[in-house]
Amino acid sequence: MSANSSPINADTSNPFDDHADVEGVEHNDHNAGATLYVDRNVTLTIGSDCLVLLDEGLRERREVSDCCGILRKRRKNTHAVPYYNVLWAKVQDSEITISYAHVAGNACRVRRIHYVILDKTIDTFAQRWVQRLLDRAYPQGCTRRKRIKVLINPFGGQGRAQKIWTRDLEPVLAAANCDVDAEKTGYRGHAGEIAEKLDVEAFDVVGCASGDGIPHEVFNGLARRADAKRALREVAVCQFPCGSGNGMSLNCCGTDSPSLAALAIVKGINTPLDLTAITQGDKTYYSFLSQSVGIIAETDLGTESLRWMGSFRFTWGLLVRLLGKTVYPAELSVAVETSDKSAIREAHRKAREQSSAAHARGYEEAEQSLPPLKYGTVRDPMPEDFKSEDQSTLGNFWVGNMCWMSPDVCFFSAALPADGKMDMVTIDGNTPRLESLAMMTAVEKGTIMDFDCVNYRKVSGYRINPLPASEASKKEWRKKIVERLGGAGNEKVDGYISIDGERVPYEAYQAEIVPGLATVLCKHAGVFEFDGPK
Ligand SMILES: Nc1ncnc2c1ncn2[C@@H]1O[C@H](COP(=O)(O)OP(=O)(O)OP(=O)(O)O)[C@@H](O)[C@H]1O
Repeated sequence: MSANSSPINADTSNPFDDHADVEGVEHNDHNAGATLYVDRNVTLTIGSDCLVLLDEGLRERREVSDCCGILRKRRKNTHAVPYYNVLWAKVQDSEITISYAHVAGNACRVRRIHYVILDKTIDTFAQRWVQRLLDRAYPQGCTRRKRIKVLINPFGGQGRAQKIWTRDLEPVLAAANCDVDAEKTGYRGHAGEIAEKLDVEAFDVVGCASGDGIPHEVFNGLARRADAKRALREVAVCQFPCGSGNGMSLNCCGTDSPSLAALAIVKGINTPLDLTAITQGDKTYYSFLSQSVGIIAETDLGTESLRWMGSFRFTWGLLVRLLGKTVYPAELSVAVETSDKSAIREAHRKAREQSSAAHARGYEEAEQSLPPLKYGTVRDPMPEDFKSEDQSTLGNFWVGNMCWMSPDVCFFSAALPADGKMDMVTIDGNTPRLESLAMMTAVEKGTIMDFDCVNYRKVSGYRINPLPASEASKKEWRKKIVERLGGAGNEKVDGYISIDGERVPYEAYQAEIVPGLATVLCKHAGVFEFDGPK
């Protein structure tokens, strides 16, 4: 599909799929009522997979623009618009206007087709034709004219979120006739408060013009409500990518281009999403993206002094720690569902095959509050299902609910929106350096699972108790070098834990999956925008 700007592959079962096949006109000319005769020289046809405009004037207008007539050649008098790109259509006072997204490279811009219908007697037919076009542009499961509460983080994307909203996002939503109520977040935690008080009857979607921090707050704000279960089910959360990672948009929309993401959101299909409930001390958080302890968290949150490197600071920070064979020992207990990589690959393949099946779900009025946690909290005795493991040389501990963590990191290749499981990756800190380097390149392609040293499992819950860094490292000199080169600031810290990119205290926590608790808008119902493990 042309709208897909990333290396992510599209599903051929997509009802919008564009083959930009003008041949379809021939076929559909026989299809009664598919063609609207605007005037003697202009027709609009609902083709097999795209809207086709045939206008003799197009040829003339295009020929005039040729280079002084020297390079004159026969120009097309047709123009095909994939249904996925059709944003809106209306007939008013015998004038027809169709708005669509014109995709060029890694962005799209709104364009309009506008004609006066000469024959005034076909008004009723024209109205029906427009409805028919809209049915193709918004197939079953895709809500038209979404009512969207937009939250703009003015500091998101290094302060560019407001500009991105005005230039790239708002025009697409306006052209699609969405009902938008935009608000800037005023302080840390504000997005969560807005979600907590949101009138869930008034909105279909909360759209976050931000990085992944605002969606995290919104899920948690919705989860704090008395009617949390209902709110999380009825209101879809999405991201208009304005940050640096933009994991949510990459996974659900298949792009981190703001305008293409806006198009994907306009056309997005409500899809249930598993959330991970995390208890730490007396707090409960809900995680939608990932949890990391040790190397990834430290590289993300503990490399402040390398900010001048831009996004390269993550690569550099990781490299230094991998070469230093840094270990992050922890006490880990896990409820493993599957540890067989072949079975994980096969289950993922099957889930993708069935992805086009309806993902709508019923909502029972009585279900208002969140379900009790199956495994209790971190303060309870260890659940029976949790089996403890020796992780004294743990190098990488990363658990994810989505495939992409950032544009060049596809870590959890077998993640599915609602399989009721988390994807847990553990890698020993003593992995040979060359293998670690090879893994760094594999991360981009989503093939890290193929390494024998990568323990990739589907789990339903775990408890992790990170051990203090001083106890962890016997080789103090090596640790000091890694800290200096790796960008550690002057602040004395025990270690880092990251939940969806947000720092939480470096102490034990317990996590369990809550199946299908939240709702997101996906380009393809039931799957993320990654083909899955080979
Ligand atoms: N007005 C504000 N002032 C200060 N902090 C804010 C404000 N609005 C939101 N925040 C906080 O900014 C944090 C980061 O937000 P977000 O992830 O959206 O942006 P980002 O840092 O640009 O993204 P990325 O991490 O992908 O670069 C969130 O934790 C949020 O609470």
